Amino acid sequence: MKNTVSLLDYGQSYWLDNLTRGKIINGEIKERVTEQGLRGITSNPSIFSKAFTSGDEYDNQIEKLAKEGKTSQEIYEALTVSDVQNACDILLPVFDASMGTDGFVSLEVSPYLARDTQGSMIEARRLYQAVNRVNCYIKIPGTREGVPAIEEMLYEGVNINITLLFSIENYEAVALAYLRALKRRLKEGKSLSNIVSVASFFLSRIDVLVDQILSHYIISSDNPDADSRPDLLMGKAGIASAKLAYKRFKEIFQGKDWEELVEKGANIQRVLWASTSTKNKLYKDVLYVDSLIGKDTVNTLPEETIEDFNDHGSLKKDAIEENIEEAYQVFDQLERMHIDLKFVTQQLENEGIQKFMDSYNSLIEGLEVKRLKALGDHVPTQEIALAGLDAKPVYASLDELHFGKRLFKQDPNLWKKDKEQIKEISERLGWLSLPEDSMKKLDELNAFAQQIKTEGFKHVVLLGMGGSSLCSEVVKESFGTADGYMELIVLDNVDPMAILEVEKNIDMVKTLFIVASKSGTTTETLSFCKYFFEKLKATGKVKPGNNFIAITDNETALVKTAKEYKFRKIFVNPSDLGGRYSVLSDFGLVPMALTGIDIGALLQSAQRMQTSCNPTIPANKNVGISLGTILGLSSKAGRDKVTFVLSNSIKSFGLWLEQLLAESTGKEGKGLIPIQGESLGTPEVYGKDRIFVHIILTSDDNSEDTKKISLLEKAGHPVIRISLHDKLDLGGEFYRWEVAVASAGIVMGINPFDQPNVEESKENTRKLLKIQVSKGDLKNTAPTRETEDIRGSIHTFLLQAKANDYIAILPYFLLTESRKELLQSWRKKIRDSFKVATTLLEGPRYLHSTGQLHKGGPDSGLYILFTGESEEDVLIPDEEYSFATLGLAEAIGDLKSLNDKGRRTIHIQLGKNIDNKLIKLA
Ligand SMILES: O=C(CO)[C@@H](O)[C@H](O)[C@H](O)[C@H](O)COP(=O)(O)O
Ligand SMILES: O=C[C@H](O)COP(=O)(O)O
Repeated sequence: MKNTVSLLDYGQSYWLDNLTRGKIINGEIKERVTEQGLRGITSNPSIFSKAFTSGDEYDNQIEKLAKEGKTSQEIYEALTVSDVQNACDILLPVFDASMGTDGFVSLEVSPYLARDTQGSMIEARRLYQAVNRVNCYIKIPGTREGVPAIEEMLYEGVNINITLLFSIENYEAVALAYLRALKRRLKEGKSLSNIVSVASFFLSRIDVLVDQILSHYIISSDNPDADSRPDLLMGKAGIASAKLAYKRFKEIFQGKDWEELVEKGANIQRVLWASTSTKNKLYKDVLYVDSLIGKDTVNTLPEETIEDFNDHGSLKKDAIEENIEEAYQVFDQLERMHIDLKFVTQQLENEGIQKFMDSYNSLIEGLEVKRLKALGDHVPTQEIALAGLDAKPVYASLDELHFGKRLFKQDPNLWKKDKEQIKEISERLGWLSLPEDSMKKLDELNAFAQQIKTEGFKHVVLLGMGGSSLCSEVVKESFGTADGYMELIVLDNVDPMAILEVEKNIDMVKTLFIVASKSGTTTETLSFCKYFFEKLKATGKVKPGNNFIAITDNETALVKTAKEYKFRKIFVNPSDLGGRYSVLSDFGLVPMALTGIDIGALLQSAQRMQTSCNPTIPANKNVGISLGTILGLSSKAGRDKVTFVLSNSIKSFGLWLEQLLAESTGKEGKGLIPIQGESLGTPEVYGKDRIFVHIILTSDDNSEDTKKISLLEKAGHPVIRISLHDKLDLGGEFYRWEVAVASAGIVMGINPFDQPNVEESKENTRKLLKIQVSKGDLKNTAPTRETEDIRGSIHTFLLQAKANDYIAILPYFLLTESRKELLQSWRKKIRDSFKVATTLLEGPRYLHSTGQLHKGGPDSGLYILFTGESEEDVLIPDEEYSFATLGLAEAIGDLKSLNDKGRRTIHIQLGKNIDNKLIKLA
């Protein structure tokens, strides 16, 4: 008869310390049960980590779950639950025959809950229900925080295997918790007979650590005391601990109190020996089997140890109770040598948790790779060429901080310590749950779009700035208008030409105006609103408010105006998110729905990305967190010019990215400087301050840029490559980049959710407008070059540029196609001759985008502000200034803010003939 079968005669059950699907499928488990006396199975994250990576038995289920949109963590749970269920079914006959004593399969709660009492309870209940088998044990670590959860679960009737016990004190604590649970049940008249538990004491690891400490003594001791010879103590601490724990077990589970409980049906909580494979090959391979045989115990063994024990193990009744004196001596001697077992076992507990966390991380990493592979074209890919940036330590720190988990739990304490800032951040994290929150509004938004369509509207004009308009800009440029839907026009420029251009292109009566402002106070937006409202009224339109809707936060001034003007609808947006993080809320979705975009598909893409950024995925494999880590790290290494190269049909996405990066990170003298729209050059034209981000839509022809990017990578620049297979995957990109920027924020040590320097320019503008109204001499309030030699003046200005600087071209006039072309070609010349990064963004749009970075970011910018005189001006109803004056006040206001900060600026007034001057310049 096999030794493992005979063990039962001595009161010990042998369990298998391994579980894989292969072993279930190929009949090995069944055979062990029927022929080798197997009476139970234990599993843990390390066991599953190995199981998932060896063989392909899990692949079909992984593919199916991935396609159902499950996260890697959900897939992990589904795989383990189904393995445990199947193993439970195989072991059920053992359970029945042993009257519920044996035949158990154990499944562990997440190692991340080892220090979380509430979390352990929630997960234990959930897993127990999910497995839904009488013979399943849920494993909870016997840590200080685990003990109350263990007691509560046992009281509730969940079978608990208490894991990670290393010390006699901790063993005693969990045994007493078991008794308390039984007594509570008894007091409440609940049954005791179905309550079962085992306490898992880990052995070989004790010897590994104690031996390591002892080995230092051997080297340093020159006067070995015969009584405490370190060499003689090696390999003894584990067994000694087991023997003394067993002695305590016998003391606890005896006597009147215990007998009374037994009478009422209580089962004994058996001690389970775990970590029983011998790690030191100089010791007996069955060290933790032979000497631990005893009544009411379990020994969970890996396959090799089982083979060894069946081959040459020895069977001795009550071996565990022998040599107790020696066990005490081992403890005494260790104490005399100042080896503090309390400290050692605490360290083992900590290491044990960490080991399971590491295994858990690596199994989630492995599953994530398989999940993405299964999804194929449905998920954009991301590759990062690091060019020497060492991200590993940062990933480790982020994981240690539980950054992902805390981010998704919307923990505002992650970025800053200051109370005020924490409070502000706590009101800015709502974007994390937008993919699912907004999905709930899908029907309402689509129904609204249908209604507008049916009423015969032809255009939608979005009036807004920055975060309230850039998403619409992306939508308009990338998607156009679906058949039968309204054409979208975005107005975010106060140049009278821009306003008149919009007016010229629409039939006012058949146009829906969206007034979009989170704060409800933005001057430009409210001025546009007043202007078009009055214009529509002037057409004689009855109920002009019927052509207006507002998107804003709760109870803003805009809500008041919208009610007063009798707008047809007010979309009240969640107020726990900042403007630049609002694209997946009404701000982005309402205009999208009105142009006929499948917002359901777009949100699904965002949900898929949310899954890929899921907090259980370790930082290095988490696409959002890793992207942000690299960007943050890159900026710290001096490569702060994040140079975007975008596929033609999604180019406008760069405008949105520009605001997100610049306004979120450009503060405290730091910042990611987004460079978008700059044509791609050869390696010679770039300094060492760049990181390139190539985002492509695979259906576009990207061959030229792809070649150039490869050359840049070879030249030593870090490169991030993202491939989208469908334009609707922009939904996911919005989300990926928001997570990335939140992550970059922590790496850079800044708060990515405020914009402390934006208000300065606004305040200056307000003051200037007052001056204009009272004195009418706005033009004379700023240092302005009115020169015929524009090129010369600017050249002299640019001679200040040094390596790592950037040149910002900031025109305060409508950028017509021809003006854009001229400025782009000039921009390229500057980049190539000065070898510095360049940006081009018109005012006042940039004030709501890169403006924060210019003032709050590093002092590496040279700012060229161009103003011009519009041929026509347009008055703002109820105001004493026009749109042209507003624009000029904004330009000069910002110039003043920049100058006050000592930034390098030049203001060129181009006068009336803007186009000719630009031709000369270019
Ligand atoms: O379930 C249990 C204990 O309840 C076991 O699977 C336990 O986790 C394992 O025995 C240990 O993790 C194995 O430890 P080691 O041999 O790697 O030191
Ligand atoms: O990015 C945000 C802009 O400054 C506009 O703000 P708002 O939505 O409050 O009008």
